[in-house]
Amino acid sequence: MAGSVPTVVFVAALVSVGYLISRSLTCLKNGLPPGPRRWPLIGSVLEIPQKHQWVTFSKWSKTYGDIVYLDALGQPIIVINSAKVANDLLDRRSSIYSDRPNLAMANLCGYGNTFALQPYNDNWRQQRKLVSQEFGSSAVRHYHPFQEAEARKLVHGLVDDPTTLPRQTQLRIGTIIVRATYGHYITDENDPFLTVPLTAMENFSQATAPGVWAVDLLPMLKYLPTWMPGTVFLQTAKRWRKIVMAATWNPYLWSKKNLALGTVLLPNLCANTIEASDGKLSEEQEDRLIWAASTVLGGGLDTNESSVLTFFLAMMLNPSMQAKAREEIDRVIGSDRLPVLQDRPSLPYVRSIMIEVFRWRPAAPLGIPHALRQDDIYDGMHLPKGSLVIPNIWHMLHDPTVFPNPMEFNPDRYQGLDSEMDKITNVMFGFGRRACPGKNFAEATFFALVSTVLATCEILPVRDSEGHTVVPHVSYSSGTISFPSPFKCDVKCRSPEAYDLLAQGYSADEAT
Ligand code: HEM
Repeated sequence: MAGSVPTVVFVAALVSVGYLISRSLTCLKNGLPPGPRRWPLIGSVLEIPQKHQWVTFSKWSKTYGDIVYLDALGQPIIVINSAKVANDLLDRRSSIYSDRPNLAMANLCGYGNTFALQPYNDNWRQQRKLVSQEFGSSAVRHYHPFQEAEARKLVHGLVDDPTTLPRQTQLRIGTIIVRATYGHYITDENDPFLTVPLTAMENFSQATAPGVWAVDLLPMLKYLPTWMPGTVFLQTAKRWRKIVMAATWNPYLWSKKNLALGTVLLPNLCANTIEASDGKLSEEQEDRLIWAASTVLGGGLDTNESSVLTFFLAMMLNPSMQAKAREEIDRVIGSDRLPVLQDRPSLPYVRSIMIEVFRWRPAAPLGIPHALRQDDIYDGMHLPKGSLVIPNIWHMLHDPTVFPNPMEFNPDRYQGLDSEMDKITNVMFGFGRRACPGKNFAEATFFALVSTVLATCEILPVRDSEGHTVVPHVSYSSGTISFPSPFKCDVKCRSPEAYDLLAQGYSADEAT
């Protein structure tokens, strides 16, 4: 036994070097897409930035074009910098581009069980079916009154205290998605139904960030003993795994128990699935439901929250656009009632603002990586089997040849046309068979909030002690989900009548 640990390390090192050499030799094949310089063994790993990769990938499009090839210690990576190429490959050839890469760090943390990271197999197909059924365009209509009521509560609360913007946004977005998934109504921002999944999502964003974890590039590192220097990631993974398990199991067990007691809010994803099986889910089916539900919760939290915060930021910086949206709402809806989701078709400017938020600062700038199942040829280039395929959504939405002055927030660029707006949602919710199944639900939550704010409030910059307006510096976090850096804004209600409408607008719908 005494010699076993050094032996393991030696064998791991030997196998790693062999693995690197074989992967490097594979990459010497002709016909690979262009990309930054690759060195023997390490490939282009030194060129891959640790943060805000989408910006560097976007710059590379000028030098290398729409498809950039990277080699990270032998792991082939294809970055797609064009919506057309993404459609050609991820949509049209989805039978071979719908796998997920084996993200070693995410797997160590337990995220590999979530259906967003499941390989393209039958388990994934069953989970996807469950979620698509529950969150399809007609099924989600049932949740509209609830989404409207929560949007009104959020705005009401912000008028009372605008400094609570991040906390209240988290609370309301969380309340909506937890209600639809498990039938539980959150009344308190310290509710573990909210706090535990939020922590799990914060960790997910880090655990899945491309190029950050050495173990993703050299999966054998996971076998290293934890006493070895450089293995802090193993302890991190152990800690994060406990959180993933708690975020997944506790809400489900609560939901199942309370469904039997008749104390859950209906409908919800778990109840509908359990009831559809007459309460006779097999162990395998139940396991699928548990992980599908926790993925839905995770998928619907940070993404929507990031978009809501970006909306407040964009509105504060663009008062004339707020005025134009108010004018549209006053003209179409009047001031006697608040907008509802059914008003969407008649409010093209409000819709354009919402879509421009999605384009200007996409919540998931690199989406979730796909994986290529077999060798492919595109435009004369060889795309190797096993490649990690990263759609650079941020670049696709900031390509100056498609969106002139892309950094400018400009809802008029769509001229109120759905056909133009669809170009954004077709990209920002991802591609092919892995495209976001929560799109309809997410858009409804976001429209409810955006239209309610614009109908009732003015978003203003705060003032310093000398009365000067404080304009925040716009910057965003790195990671799979990108958030605006903390900023302050003021939320002023337009009139006492608007304030009353907000308060009346949710009392009748409380927790339904
Ligand atoms: C603004 C809000 C949202 C954005 C920007 C967003 C974006 C995305 C993106 C880019 C992907 C990866 C697609 C791909 O692999 O090509 C994805 C996947 C996913 N999203 Fe969303 N999403 C949002 C809201 C939601 C909501 C509300 C839910 C749940 C109701 C949800 C559930 C999921 C799930 C389960 C997946 C994994 C799908 C799979 O792997 O098959 N998302 N989302």
